[in-house]
Amino acid sequence: MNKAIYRILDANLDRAREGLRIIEEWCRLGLNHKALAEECKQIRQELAQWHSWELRQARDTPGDVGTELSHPQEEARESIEQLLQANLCRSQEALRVLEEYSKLYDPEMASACKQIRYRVYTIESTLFNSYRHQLLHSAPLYLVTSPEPEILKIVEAALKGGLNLVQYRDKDGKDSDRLEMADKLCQLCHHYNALFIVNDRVDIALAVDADGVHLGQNDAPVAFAREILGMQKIVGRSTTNKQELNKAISEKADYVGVGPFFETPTKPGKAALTQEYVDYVKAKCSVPWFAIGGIDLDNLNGILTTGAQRVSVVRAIMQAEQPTQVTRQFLSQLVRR
Ligand SMILES: Cc1ncc(COP(=O)(O)OP(=O)(O)O)c(N)n1
Ligand SMILES: Cc1ncsc1CCOP(=O)(O)O
Ligand SMILES: [Mg+2]
Repeated sequence: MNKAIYRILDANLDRAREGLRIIEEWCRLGLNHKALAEECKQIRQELAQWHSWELRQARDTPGDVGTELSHPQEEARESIEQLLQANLCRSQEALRVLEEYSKLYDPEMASACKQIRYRVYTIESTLFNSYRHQLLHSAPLYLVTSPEPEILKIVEAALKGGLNLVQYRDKDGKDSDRLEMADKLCQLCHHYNALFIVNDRVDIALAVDADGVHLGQNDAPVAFAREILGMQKIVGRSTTNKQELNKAISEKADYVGVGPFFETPTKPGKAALTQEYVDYVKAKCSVPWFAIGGIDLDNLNGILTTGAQRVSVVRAIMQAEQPTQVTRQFLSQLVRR
C-alpha cells in the first residue's frame, strides 16, 4: 500500500507545483503583480520541501495507466481566464488529494497541504478581482440594457461584437422577473468573459454574484454596497455635477457615469450636462468615467472630442438592427483613439 500512496503523493506534489507555476507566470509577467507571483513561488518552495526522495523513488511513469487519460476540456484553452481557472483547479484538486493521502503518510504534511490549499483559494479570489478591475479599466464601451423582449439575444450579439461591460437596468420589472433575468444575463456575460453590473439593486447583484452594482444619486451609498457585496466587487455611481463627482470620488466609487450628454427618452426629464461640468470631470476625475445619454455612432466623434474616452449606451445597441456590427463600430472608433 505504501508504494501506491507514495506514487499518489509524488504525482500530486508535481501536479500542484506545475499548476502554480502556470499561475505564477501570469501574475509576474501578465499582471506585474509582484505579491501574487511571490506567494505562488513561496508555495511551490514549501511543497518542494515535502517532495522527499522516498516519494520520488516510487515514481513509475511507464507503469502509470493514467498518462493516456485525457479530457477535451484539458486540451482547450480559449482565454487567459480559462487557462488560469483550469490551472487553479488543477492545483487545488492536487492539494486536496495530498491532504487526504498524506494523513496515511505524515499528518503534518496533511495539515500543511490543507493550509496551502486555502492560500491557493485566496490567490484565486485576488487574481480574479484584480482581473475584474483590469477589465473595467480597459473597457471603452458600456452597454446599459433596456427591457427589450429579445434582451438576451441583443446582449449576446453585442458580446459577440467584443463588448465586455454590461449593466442590467430595468426600472419597472417585478423583482422575481428581474432576479431571473439578472441571473441569465450574468451567466451569459461570464460565458463571454465580460463584466456584469446590476443597476440600482445591491440585493439582486448579490443574489446573482454579479461583478458589481451601479448606484444613482438616490440609491444606496457606495459603502453600503461594499458592505453587502464585499470589497472586491465593482461599485459605480451616476454623476451630473461637481458635487456628485466629488462625493463619488470621496466614497471611492470604482467608476462614474457622466450624463446625460444629450437629453434622452431613455431617461426622461433629465436635463443635459453643461460643458463646464464635462471640463471639470476631465480635470478632476481620477477613476474611469463613462459618458452617457443620447450617444450613438453618429455623434460619437463629437463626444470623443469633448475628452470622453469611454461611453455608455442604451438605445444605440439595444434598438440596433445589427447589435454585433454596431458594437464593433463603436469599439473600432473608441479603441482607435
Ligand atoms: C454608466 C451609467 N451612468 C449613469 C446611469 C444612470 O443610472 P440610473 O439608475 O438609470 O439613474 P440614476 O439612478 O442615476 O438616476 C447608469 N445606469 N449607468
Ligand atoms: C441611464 C442613463 N443615465 C443618464 S442618460 C441614461 C440613458 C441613456 O440612454 P440612451 O443611450 O438610450 O440615450
Ligand atoms: Mg439608479
